[in-house]
Amino acid sequence: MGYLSCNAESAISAANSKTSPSTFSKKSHHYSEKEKEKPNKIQEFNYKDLQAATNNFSDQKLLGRGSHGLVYKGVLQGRLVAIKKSSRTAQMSVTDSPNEVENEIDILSKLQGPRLVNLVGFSKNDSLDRLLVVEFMRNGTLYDVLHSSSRPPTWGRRIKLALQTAKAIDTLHSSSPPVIHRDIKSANVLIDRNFNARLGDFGLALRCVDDYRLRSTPPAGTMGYLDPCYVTPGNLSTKTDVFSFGILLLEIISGRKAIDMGHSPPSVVDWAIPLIRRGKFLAIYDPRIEPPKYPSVRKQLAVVAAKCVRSCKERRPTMKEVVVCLSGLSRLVPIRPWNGLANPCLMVDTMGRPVESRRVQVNSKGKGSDDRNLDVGDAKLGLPLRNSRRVYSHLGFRSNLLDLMVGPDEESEFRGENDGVEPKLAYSSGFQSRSFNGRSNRSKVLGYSKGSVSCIKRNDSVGENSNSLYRRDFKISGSSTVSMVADPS
Ligand SMILES: Nc1ncnc2c1ncn2[C@@H]1O[C@H](COP(=O)(O)OP(=O)(O)OP(=O)(O)O)[C@@H](O)[C@H]1O
Repeated sequence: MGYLSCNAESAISAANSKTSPSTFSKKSHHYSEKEKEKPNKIQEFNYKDLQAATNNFSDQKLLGRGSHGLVYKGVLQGRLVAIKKSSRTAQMSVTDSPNEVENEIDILSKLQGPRLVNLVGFSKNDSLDRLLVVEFMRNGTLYDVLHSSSRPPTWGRRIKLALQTAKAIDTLHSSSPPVIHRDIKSANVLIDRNFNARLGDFGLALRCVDDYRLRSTPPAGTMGYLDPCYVTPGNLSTKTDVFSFGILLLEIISGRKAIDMGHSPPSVVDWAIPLIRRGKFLAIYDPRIEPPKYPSVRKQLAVVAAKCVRSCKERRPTMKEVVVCLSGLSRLVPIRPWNGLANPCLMVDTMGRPVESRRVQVNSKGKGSDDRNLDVGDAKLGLPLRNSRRVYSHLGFRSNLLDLMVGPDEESEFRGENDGVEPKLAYSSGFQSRSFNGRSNRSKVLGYSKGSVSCIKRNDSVGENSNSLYRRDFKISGSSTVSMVADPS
């Protein structure tokens, strides 16, 4: 058929097809037009500044390698960024279609969203390199979280990541004109510092506006995720992304890769769908962790994935419908606190010395609405944790104090001073959390910084299901600077 040439490891782009007449300089014109409309300005960087930010694109700064270029970590104007660099081959002339990086710049310059890896800027120079600067995602990819992490994420976390990814795709499909990503896969879902999913890699994305380009761009995507209906350019639709999302959801449910030659059948969809059809929902759930508690959750999650990968694309749900379904499931399966955070924010050894630490700045002194209020910087710890009791006493903390995370082997006895309730062990695995007060679960000491203990208090209205303190409404009492203590896994 000539169009489908996929490689199991990476996406195949349509870079060599004679598709778009636009050149880089033409697109630059769009940026300046767009910049006038947008509050979030896309910057054009000097190539030399990007060279300096990455130590001249040194291997030490290399974050990863995609099929069409390298990704580096850098600091630009005090901000951590990821810099994507692709090299045009000398044979390509300026009339060739844009490569993936150019396409990504083109798409992202007109699209921004909280669930996307947003464009910060770009650089073009006279040489063959094209550079894209995007937000830095410090916690790797969903692929890593599912397949390389020593501690697989909980169901609450998985459903939330699936929901956030679905929202990201819905953002694209709902934009005007709609954008089709064409390469939805776990390796393209990046995890930000607050462990939220963000959709990235728009190298293959197409805007449904340019009929000529849409009609003439050959199918592309990643083997294992690619919609079997998408065999000619004319078959492309938003339902192409829905199919790939269905594969990603099966991957999240089962912990199996989209294609795994170690299994029979190797394709996750060929294995899972017959089981779902026979109502054997439990069989597809990741054996590394307990399945979701409620049978209705197990069934609904499996069924929504099965609907997304229906062979008849008209019968697949829209991403909006998927978002509604996953939102409902997400409310039923809350996230447990501390679980799944890839980066420990504060660890202390048995002597109370910080092992690795970051300080979390909470910008709001009153009510914080979500994790965007948190800004992670380097910690300068003032006191070893074993002295916290003194600090605690000094601040005269109160009855609704719940947990204090203490390092492994920390023997200090922290008790609620007001009621003498025995501390309860809330979390294990190296870190222990001790309860001060069994009756009131509304606030948590997250740590200390420069000699002060800070306390984040749950908003009373949030209720029982709000386990994730820094993702939900909270009130802050005490200092507005806190050290966040997280599970070390
Ligand atoms: N914004 C980012 N922040 C942090 N790391 C990133 C970022 N973007 C990409 N990376 C890292 O670089 C790697 C390569 O990314 P890239 O998007 O170029 O390719 P890919 O999606 O992994 O592969 P392909 O291009 O073949 O689909 C990613 O796997 C990830 O580890």
